Amino acid sequence: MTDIKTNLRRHALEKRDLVTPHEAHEAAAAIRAAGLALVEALSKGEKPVVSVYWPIRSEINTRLLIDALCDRGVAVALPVMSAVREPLVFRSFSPGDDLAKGPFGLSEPSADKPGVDPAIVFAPLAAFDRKGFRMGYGGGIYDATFASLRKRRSVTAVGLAYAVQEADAIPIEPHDQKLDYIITERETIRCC
Ligand SMILES: Nc1nc2c(c(=O)[nH]1)N(C=O)[C@@H](CNc1ccc(C(=O)N[C@@H](CCC(=O)O)C(=O)O)cc1)CN2
Ligand SMILES: Nc1ncnc2c1ncn2[C@@H]1O[C@H](COP(=O)(O)OP(=O)(O)OP(=O)(O)O)[C@@H](O)[C@H]1O
Repeated sequence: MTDIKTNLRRHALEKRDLVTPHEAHEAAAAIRAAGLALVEALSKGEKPVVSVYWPIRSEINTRLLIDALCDRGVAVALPVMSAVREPLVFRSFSPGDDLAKGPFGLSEPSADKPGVDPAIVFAPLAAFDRKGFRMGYGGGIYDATFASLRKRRSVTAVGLAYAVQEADAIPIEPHDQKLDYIITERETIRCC
C-alpha cells in the first residue's frame, strides 16, 4: 500500500512540476473564478470563514483566490502546521499581513493572529481521484484536520489541483478523509 501511494504521489508531483508558467498563470485565474463561485454557492447569504493554503513549490497558485475572497469581505484564514498527523490550526489573514516562515518553506500567520474554525477548507492535493480521495505530501495532516473539524462542526472540504494530478483510484486507508469538491483549472467536481 505504502509503495503504491508513494509511486502515485511521485508520479503526480512530477506532472505538476511540468506545468509551464503560462499554464500556471491561467490556472490561477481559473481557480479564482471557480473557487469564488463555489464559496458564494455554499454561503447562502452568510459569510463563512474560508481557509486557503498559501502556495509552496509548484502547487496551484491560490493567491488570486485569496485576494478575491478578501475583496468580497470573506473572512480568510491560513493553516498553521503543528506536527505530522496532528490537525492544523487556522489563523486569520488579511492582505498585506506579514507571514512567518514555517517548516518546509511554508508561510504562516504569526501566533498573535486570532485562531478560527473554518467552514470551508481549500486543501492542496498531490494526487486525487474523482470520488474525492486525496493524497498530500504524506504527513496525514489534512486527514487529521478534517477528522478533527468534522467532530466539531460541518465543514466543506475542497481540493485544489491541476487536472494532470488526477489518478484512476487513490488507495484508501482507514484514516483517509474524503473531499466534498475538487476544483481543477478545467472543472469543479462534486464528489459523491
Ligand atoms: N502550501 C501548503 N500549505 C500547507 C500544506 C501544504 O501541503 N501546502 N500542508 C499540508 O499538509 C500543511 C503543512 N504540511 C506539510 C507537511 C509536509 C510537507 C513536506 O514538504 N514534506 C516532505 C516530506 C517529509 C517527510 O517525508 O518526512 C516533502 O514532501 O518533501 C509540507 C507541508 C499546511 N500548510
Ligand atoms: N491517522 C493516521 N493513522 C494511522 N496512520 C496514518 C494516519 N495518518 C497517516 N498515516 C500513515 O502515514 C502515511 C501517510 O499518510 P497519507 O498518505 O494519508 O498522507 P497524505 O494524505 O499524503 O497527507 P496529508 O493529509 O497531510 O495531505 C501513510 O502510510 C499512512 O498509513
